[in-house]
Amino acid sequence: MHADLLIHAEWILTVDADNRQLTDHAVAVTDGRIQAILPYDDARRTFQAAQTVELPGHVLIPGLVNAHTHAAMSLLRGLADDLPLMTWLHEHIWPTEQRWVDTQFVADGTRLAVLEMLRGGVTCYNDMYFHPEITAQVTAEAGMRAVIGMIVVDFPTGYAASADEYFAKGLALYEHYQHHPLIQLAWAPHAPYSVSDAPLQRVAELATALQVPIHIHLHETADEINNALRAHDERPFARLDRLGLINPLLAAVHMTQLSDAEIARLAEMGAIVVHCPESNLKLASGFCPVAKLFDAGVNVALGTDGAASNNDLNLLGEMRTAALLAKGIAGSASVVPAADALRMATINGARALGLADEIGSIELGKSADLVALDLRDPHTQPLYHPVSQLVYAAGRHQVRQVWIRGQQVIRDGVATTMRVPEILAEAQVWAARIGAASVRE
Ligand SMILES: CSC[C@H]1O[C@@H](n2cnc3c(O)ncnc32)[C@H](O)[C@@H]1O
Ligand SMILES: [Zn+2]
Repeated sequence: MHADLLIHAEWILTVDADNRQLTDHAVAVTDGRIQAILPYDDARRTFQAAQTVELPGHVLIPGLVNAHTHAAMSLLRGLADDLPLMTWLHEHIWPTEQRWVDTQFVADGTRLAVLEMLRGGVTCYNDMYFHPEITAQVTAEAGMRAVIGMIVVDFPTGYAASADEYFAKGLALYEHYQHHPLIQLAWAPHAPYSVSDAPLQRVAELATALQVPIHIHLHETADEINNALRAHDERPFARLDRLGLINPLLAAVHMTQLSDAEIARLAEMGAIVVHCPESNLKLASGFCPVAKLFDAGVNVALGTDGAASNNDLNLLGEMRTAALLAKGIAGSASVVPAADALRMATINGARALGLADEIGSIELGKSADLVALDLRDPHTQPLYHPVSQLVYAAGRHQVRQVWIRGQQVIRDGVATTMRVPEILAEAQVWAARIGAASVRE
């Protein structure tokens, strides 16, 4: 039989329903899809492959899914550190965005972020940012997969002047990418405190009509809840429930403040939580009760948030932080074991984005979004359990090969679809501009 590509890895972590771990197996890929997963000896007998990649000492995993980010904010990495959320947003990030964010900023920032994510084994990301048409274009050009947010906020920005314009631009983008193999769309109202009832209700209706996810910051800090209680005597979660947003399409980001009743309601309605542990730690936002959510049967995915609050887009690191933090919060070393952290960063993210039939695990018929890490480095030796090394010890430099839809986007650690020197030079130009202006002010 013919295969376009045969990948022979020492270990394969399938992240299928049984978390199967395979040794000395191969994955056959044709037309960008996984055609077979079989012992290598059988694969050699069965397939005539146009290309065979031998990966001794490597583990092959599904591409990582970054379920919450603001890609273009990579250009603001390190601009304002060590501040709580509202000071960080109101006094630093929003004024900077108001002054500098245009289509060129989004193009250059997104390229930098896409490059960083690909090199770290992230093959799909869920974005929320201004000028999403540029984010989509840059991502597709790099051969990366993304779910692009159709953003909605109450205030006018350089992207749109009114609620109607946010919706009109979002819908036009949805139409444009409706049949694209790499780009999907989601509604992305920023947060309950920045979007009023009428547009939130419209988001709920349009999400159901189009069957696209809803991506929103929710219950990020205790202040968010207290301010809402003071102003409207209603918790933001209850408000979203009243407006029809708590449903299986919802990917609620952060969720550090949750009552037992809210956890039960999330589970009942099949809504999804996106946990961003490093951003929550850095902004001292609070702690998402991940173990309780899992116990209740809620799907929890993993995101980095933007590089201005993390400060990297490293999902390998995020898996480790999520596993460690959950143990600390629950007071139990057995919660969120390594295999569950890997599920959060792959199949749970795919579910959050409505893409679980397409990506998130290495299974027959799924898209060949695959990542190979070389575990022969000293700090991942000796090796008892590949998943343990992957989650608790591996670093991004060990990501050596990355395929998306069967296209190799990282070969031997080097990006094949992006111009690295130009991307780095553009980032430096932006830093010089933004930095010089902030020194003058
Ligand atoms: C409407 S575009 C996205 C908007 O979100 C801002 N943002 C980035 N990180 C966070 C966060 O952790 N909580 C709330 N808002 C955040 C970003 O700066 C953009 O303005
Ligand atoms: Zn965010």
